[in-house]
Amino acid sequence: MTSKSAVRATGLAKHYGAGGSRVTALAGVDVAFRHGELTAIMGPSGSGKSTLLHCVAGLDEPDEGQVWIGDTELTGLRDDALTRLRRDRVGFVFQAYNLLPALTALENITLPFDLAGRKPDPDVLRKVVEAVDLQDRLHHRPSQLSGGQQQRVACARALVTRPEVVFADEPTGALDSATAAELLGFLRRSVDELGQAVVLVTHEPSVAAHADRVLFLKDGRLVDEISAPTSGSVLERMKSMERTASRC
Ligand SMILES: Nc1ncnc2c1ncn2[C@@H]1O[C@H](COP(=O)(O)OP(=O)(O)OP(=O)(O)O)[C@@H](O)[C@H]1O
Repeated sequence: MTSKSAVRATGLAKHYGAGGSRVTALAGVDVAFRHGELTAIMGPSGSGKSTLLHCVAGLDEPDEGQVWIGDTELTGLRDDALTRLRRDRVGFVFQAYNLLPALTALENITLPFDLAGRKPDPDVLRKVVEAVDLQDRLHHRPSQLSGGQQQRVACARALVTRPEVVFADEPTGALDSATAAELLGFLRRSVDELGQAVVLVTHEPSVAAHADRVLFLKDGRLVDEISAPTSGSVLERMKSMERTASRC
């Protein structure tokens, strides 16, 4: 593992609405995600997990604070530069696989290159396709694939550009536990073997247990962190957060 940050953010704050209906989604978050590290973000519903992910990924703009992807500061980038940065240097995997139904698996995987008017490196493409075990499904359309296979296509698409970081929002939410474990094993290998930075949001202790560290958000703040988590240690920490909340 190296200590270079793939992504760094300081003082992130984000509010929604105004007046009496104003909601603070992030209340001053400092965070860094490193290459060769899988980070899980957990916290109660409404604690700001998705907002944090969207702000550090350049999908949403914080009201305050700064974000860097590698050496590039996101805040203040013009729209076209931000679009290019998201396409070339960030990978996304969402719970809904977000594949284009009219394209084959292979066309979905290589979409970021087509959008950029470039060709994928055939070696990288082959390795990614093999790693997600999709060799014999490449010419199928999403409707002809199982949920797990569709999510593997989404992962391959996120990784094929060799992005600085892959962000995954509840990537296993729609998968059964065996398929989820396979997908997590794949993300884990991309971290260990390719030095990929992966950041995933999850509610599941068993998913967070695949991470190198787990960050806990509450009321828009980072309140706790565990290294080398297990399902048991994550569950215990979640329970103790609930106990603290019920005493307040
Ligand atoms: N577009 C929006 N407009 C208004 N309020 C929003 C919007 N997006 C999020 N919020 C509010 O901001 C807070 C944080 O939401 P966020 O989705 O980041 O939480 P979360 O931890 O990801 O929740 P969950 O686990 O339920 O997905 C919540 O109170 C939510 O209602």
